Amino acid sequence: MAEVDLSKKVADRYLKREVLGEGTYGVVYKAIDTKTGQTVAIKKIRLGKQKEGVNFTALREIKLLKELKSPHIIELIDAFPHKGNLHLVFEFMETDLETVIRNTNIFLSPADIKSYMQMTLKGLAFCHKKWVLHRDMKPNNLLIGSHGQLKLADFGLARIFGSPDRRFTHQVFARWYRAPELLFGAKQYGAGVDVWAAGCIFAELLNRRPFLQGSSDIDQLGKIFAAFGTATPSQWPDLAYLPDYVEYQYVAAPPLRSLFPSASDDALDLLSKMFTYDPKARITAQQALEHRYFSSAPLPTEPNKLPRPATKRASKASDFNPQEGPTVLSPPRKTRRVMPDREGFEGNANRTDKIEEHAGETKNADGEIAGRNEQVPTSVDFSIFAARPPSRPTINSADRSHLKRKLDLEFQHPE
Ligand SMILES: Nc1ncnc2c1ncn2[C@@H]1O[C@H](COP(=O)(O)OP(=O)(O)OP(=O)(O)O)[C@@H](O)[C@H]1O
Repeated sequence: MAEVDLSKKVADRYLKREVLGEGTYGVVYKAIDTKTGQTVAIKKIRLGKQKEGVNFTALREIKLLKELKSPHIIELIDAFPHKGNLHLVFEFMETDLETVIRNTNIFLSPADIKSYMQMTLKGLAFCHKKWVLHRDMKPNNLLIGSHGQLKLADFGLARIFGSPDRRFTHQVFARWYRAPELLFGAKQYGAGVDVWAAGCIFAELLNRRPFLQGSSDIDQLGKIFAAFGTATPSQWPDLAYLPDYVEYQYVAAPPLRSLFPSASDDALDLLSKMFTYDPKARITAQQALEHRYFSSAPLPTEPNKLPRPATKRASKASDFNPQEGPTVLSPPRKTRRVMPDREGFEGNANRTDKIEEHAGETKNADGEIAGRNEQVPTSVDFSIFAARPPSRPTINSADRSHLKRKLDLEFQHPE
């Protein structure tokens, strides 16, 4: 009972305003922190079947996220359970990069693009240094504050709350930013997945539309290979050992310049390094920041001079009127594009179906995909906290050493 009272007390601290939207994990509300007068965004996470509440591992990791403080990471101000939901309180942000990119009234100069990329990579480099991966980088997770500062949102949530049920979420769009090692089913991966996604965001800033819009994981790989040429074992030695590897028909890469006509030579060079197939050879976020693209003219635009949409989410602390009661609006059901993704993010089920569906585009090396998948243990726990061992090891040591030998895909610890 005391616990209920406590959570109510914490919840009462925040004066709920309108719904900002609904994402993978639940509804996001605008709210006012009555203690500080600060406008915040509260993400209400459905705990689903976990009636007993958030498990210990999740709580420990939420605590770690609270300590993840950087000018380019959305601050997790508070976290509390209430009425069977977990509430995560974040600093409020005015808009996001997806809104900026889609707004045709906004002209983005090369210096503006450089500025957005620099802030993105700074946020990434900071988290990677702390062994935390994002795993779900996309333009709508890059929030922009009232002074133009860009901050990465949703860091670590994929790890804590698991990969969402992708059959019924808008997460399908996240595929466009997924690194090839993930698409080939790698269960152990490193910071390179975020760098690949950042490369896709860079490409999207340059061309003002999502770069590689695959309609399935197989199609996504097809799009990647069409852009950069089919990956070969000489470029990526671990390729053929990935759990879901299938051989693709060889296509040569078109000149990168033809894909990004407006990009400078430096931008193209950095892009090609972010899109390196072998995750071990891919540039790190820190190295990318040190690339000459960022030091050559034009220099990145000052954040407060960056163009932003005219219509903003109201964000004034003056919204706070202590006389008013909380405005509780029932969350609008966001119309979602439901695209069944039968294999989801983690599973291999129906992989063979998919390959058959796309038989025209792909070539199965030996027709034994299911058999090949069985050879490689697929139940290795993910770990965004790369320095620490998986919390619940689910394979035995023989399997693990076999996997290590075959994949040799240890986390790439950034320097
Ligand atoms: N800190 C914040 N400040 C202001 N608005 C926010 C904040 N965090 C999220 N929002 C807004 O709330 C809505 C839902 O966000 P959420 O992050 O849950 O999902 P999403 O980014 O739309 O999708 P996904 O869950 O697939 O990443 C979005 O419109 C988002 O811009």
